[in-house]
Amino acid sequence: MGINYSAVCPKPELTYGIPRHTDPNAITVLLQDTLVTGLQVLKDGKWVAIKPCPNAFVINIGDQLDVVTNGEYKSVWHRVVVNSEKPRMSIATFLCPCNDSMLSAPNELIKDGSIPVYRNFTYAEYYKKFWSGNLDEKHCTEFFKN
Ligand SMILES: O=C(O)CCC(=O)C(=O)O
Ligand SMILES: [Fe+2]
Repeated sequence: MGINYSAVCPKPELTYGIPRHTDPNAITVLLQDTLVTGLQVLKDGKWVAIKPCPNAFVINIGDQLDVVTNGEYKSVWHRVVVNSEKPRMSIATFLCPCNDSMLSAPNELIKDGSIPVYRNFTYAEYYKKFWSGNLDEKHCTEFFKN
């Protein structure tokens, strides 16, 4: 679980609460601050603000759901922007595979005659790669494609 806090920032255009990323885990359950919009997702090349919805969770598809669905469910780029008037808090719960789980798509999702989109790997290997470098331009799943 992670608790994210973005302080008030007088120059919000200069920084982010959380820079763009995809979640390395399988599924993220997010409890948003109901008073401040901050989460944005990249859709068709544009950043779209996700308005907080009271009494609801935001469910985010992470990289491992992308992998085990053979790329049918895409993990989404998202980021958190800061606000010049109000601080913002969110609580994220991450559903993660065990470190030594082997990630692969089931045969039923591999089209006849084609190879899986991703090679097999352990979550430990993926997680190490995720934190190993500057992944804000390239999607981490790209490194695991067949
Ligand atoms: O604060 C949010 O709405 C998103 C947090 C987030 O992306 C994360 O914790 O991975
Ligand atoms: Fe995230």
